[in-house]
Amino acid sequence: MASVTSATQLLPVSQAAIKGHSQFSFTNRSGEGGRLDSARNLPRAEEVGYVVPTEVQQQALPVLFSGRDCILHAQTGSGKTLAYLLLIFSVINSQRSAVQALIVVPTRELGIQVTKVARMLAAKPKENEVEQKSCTVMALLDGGMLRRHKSWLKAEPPTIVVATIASLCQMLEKHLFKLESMQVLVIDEVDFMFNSSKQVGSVRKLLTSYSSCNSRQTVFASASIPQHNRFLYDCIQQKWSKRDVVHVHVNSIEPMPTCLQHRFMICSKKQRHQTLLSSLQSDAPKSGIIFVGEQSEKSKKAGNAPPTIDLVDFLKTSYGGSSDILLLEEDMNFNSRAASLSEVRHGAGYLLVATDIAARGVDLPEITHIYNFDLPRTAVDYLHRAGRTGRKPFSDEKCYVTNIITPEERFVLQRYENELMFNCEELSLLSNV
Ligand SMILES: Nc1ncnc2c1ncn2[C@@H]1O[C@H](COP(=O)(O)OP(=O)(O)OP(=O)(O)O)[C@@H](O)[C@H]1O
Repeated sequence: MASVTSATQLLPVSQAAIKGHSQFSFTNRSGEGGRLDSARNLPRAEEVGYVVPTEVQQQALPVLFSGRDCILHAQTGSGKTLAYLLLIFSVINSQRSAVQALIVVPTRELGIQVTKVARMLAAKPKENEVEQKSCTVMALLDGGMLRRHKSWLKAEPPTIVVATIASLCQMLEKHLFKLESMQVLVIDEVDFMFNSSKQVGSVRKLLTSYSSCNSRQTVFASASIPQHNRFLYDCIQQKWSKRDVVHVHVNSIEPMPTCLQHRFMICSKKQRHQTLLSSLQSDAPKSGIIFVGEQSEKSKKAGNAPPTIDLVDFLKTSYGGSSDILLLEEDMNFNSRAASLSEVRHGAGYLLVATDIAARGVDLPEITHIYNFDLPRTAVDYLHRAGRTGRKPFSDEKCYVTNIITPEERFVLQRYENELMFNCEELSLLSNV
C-alpha cells in the first residue's frame, strides 16, 4: 500500500484539493479565471456527495494540481475518475468557448458514465445560479449522432469533450475539432487502449501529432498497467508526456478491493448452466453481472446462437428470482446497448449477462455479485471483471466473485490467484446439480 500524507487524510475533497493548490502553487496556464472556476466546482463535488477523498484522490490531487503529468494507477472503483475531473474543473474557464479538456475512453459505455459525472459536477451550484454560465460537456462516442455534434462544434465548442478514439479522429481529420486550447488530456483505461489493435495507432497520433505534450497536462488512468516501469519510460521517450511525469500507484500489493470474496465451483462443461443456476438461487443477489466469453468464429460459422443469448433464455425460463435478466454485448447495436444500460440504471434489481464490454470502467455501485460463467482470458481481465463490484469506497459490504470452472481450468484460476494475490475458496456443488 502506498503511503498517505497525514495532512490530507481527513480533509474534505475540496480542502484536500485546495491544499494542493497552495502547497504546489497551482497556476492556471491560460490565466483566465481557472482559479475562480475551481473555487466554484470543488464545493460542487461535496454538494453531489463526494465529501472525503479516497486514497488515490488524496495522493493524486496535489500532483495533479501542481500541473505535472500523471499516471493514475489504483484499484478498480477507487475514484480515479473524480480525481482527474477535479483537475479538469480547476483548470478550465467556462466563460471561454473552446475545448479545454479531452477525456478519451475505450467504450461508449464508459464514455456515457464519465460524461454523466462531468455534467453533474458542471451543473451550477444553486447559490450561483445567475452569476455565470456553466461549462458544457460533449459526449463524442461511437454510435452517436455525429451530424448533430458537427453543428454543435461549429456553433459553440464545448468546454469538455468525452470521446471514443474513432469518433474523435473522424472529427479531427475533418478539422471540425481543434485542440489548440486543450489544457488537459486524459486517456482512461490506458492499458486497454494501447493493447487494442483498433485503437492504439490513433491514440499514439493523438498524443504526439494532433497535440504536443508540452502544451497540455497529460493524465493516464487505469487499475492495471502491466510493466508500468516500461510504460513510464515509453511515456517520456515517445513524448506522450513530459519528462517529470509522476506515477501515482496506490495499493500496488492488492490490486483488487479487499471487500471482495472470491469463490469457485467445479463442474463439467455440461453442468455449467445448472451450476450457475444453483449458485444464483443460493446467493439470491439483487444485482449482479454474469460474464460470458465471446462467441468463437467457428461457432458463429456453424450458425449457433451466441452463448450470451443462450444463457439469457435459460435464466429467463429457469431462474425464479425477482431480478430482471438483461443482455449487454459488443455485437448488439448501439441503441440496444444504451437501452440495456438505462434499464439497469432505472430498474430495481437486475442480472446483466455481458461480455467483456462491461468489464472496463462501468460503474454500477449497487452490484454485489459477479459470476464468471466463462473464465476471463487473462489475469488483467479477471481484475477488471471483478472490479465491477465493491465500488462503494467507504463501505465494508462484502461482495462476491464466483467462478464456474471445469476441473482442467483450476490451474488457470490458480495462476490468476498468484498473479493478483487473492485466495479463491471452493464451494461444493449442491446435490440437485
Ligand atoms: N471521494 C469519494 N467519496 C465517495 N464516493 C466516491 C468518491 N470518489 C469516487 N466515489 C465513487 O466511487 C465509485 C467508483 O469511482 P470511479 O468510477 O471513479 O472508480 P475508478 O477508479 O475510475 O474505477 P475503474 O478503475 O473501475 O474505472 C463511483 O461510484 C464514485 O461515484
